[in-house]
Amino acid sequence: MTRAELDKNPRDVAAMFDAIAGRYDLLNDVLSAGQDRRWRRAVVGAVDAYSGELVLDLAAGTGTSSESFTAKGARVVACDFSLGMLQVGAERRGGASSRGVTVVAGDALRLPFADETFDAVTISFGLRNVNDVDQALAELRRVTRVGGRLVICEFSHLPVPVLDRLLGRGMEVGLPLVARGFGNDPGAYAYLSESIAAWPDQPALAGRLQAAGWSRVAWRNLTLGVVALHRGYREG
Ligand SMILES: C[S@@+](CC[C@H](N)C(=O)[O-])C[C@H]1O[C@@H](n2cnc3c(N)ncnc32)[C@H](O)[C@@H]1O
Repeated sequence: MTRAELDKNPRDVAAMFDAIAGRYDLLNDVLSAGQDRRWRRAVVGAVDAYSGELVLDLAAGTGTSSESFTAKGARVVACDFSLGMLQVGAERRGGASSRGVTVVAGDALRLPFADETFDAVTISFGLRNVNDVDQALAELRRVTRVGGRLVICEFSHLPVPVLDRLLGRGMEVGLPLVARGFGNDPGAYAYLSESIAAWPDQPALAGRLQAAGWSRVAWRNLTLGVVALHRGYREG
């Protein structure tokens, strides 16, 4: 069984995603009952990338979202440290630099890009998996141009604590079972529910963005708070 623990050791996290890369997107659709597509559309709308812009999709995985950011002519760098995830995505798109998306292997804690490279930076379901969230937020800010924007899409918490705990319990039991049914590693999906339960709620994450130097921080809930989109700007 290949799974990460809540210490989020980078080797374990990368190995876990390498192991599930082939079925990652299929299982997302199944486990979220198709909601993931709605969440991804909301991210594309929030990033709102247009022609001439350069977007960083960090922890891009197979790059399922990355290509959508190119719809109005932006170019996208899809960066991740799981070579397995990047490879599955590159094969689907027909190459490591294809359809406006260029794949770059890199660690969120030490991004392989110069200061102020990107007009917009975004990370979907990735920030929860890094072992130093504040460092990742600082790195994202460093590579964003002044005036540029950040959009984070991440699992979050329902505003009613008792419902949030019920949902958490349901995921704890249900996710590994469904994953096993689809021939995938249940350990990776046990990690998913544990890491969501331990993840900060919406106001706490907003505070972390502000502490990392992001301005005009705001968030909005999707699917009642199962997922939240956080936004911030680099002003200085
Ligand atoms: C749940 S997947 C999300 C993939 C994609 N963004 C999506 O929305 O489907 C999380 C991704 O974060 C990547 N990741 C975790 N920690 C990372 C780090 N420190 N640097 C780069 N990528 C990281 C993993 O390799 C994995 O591909």
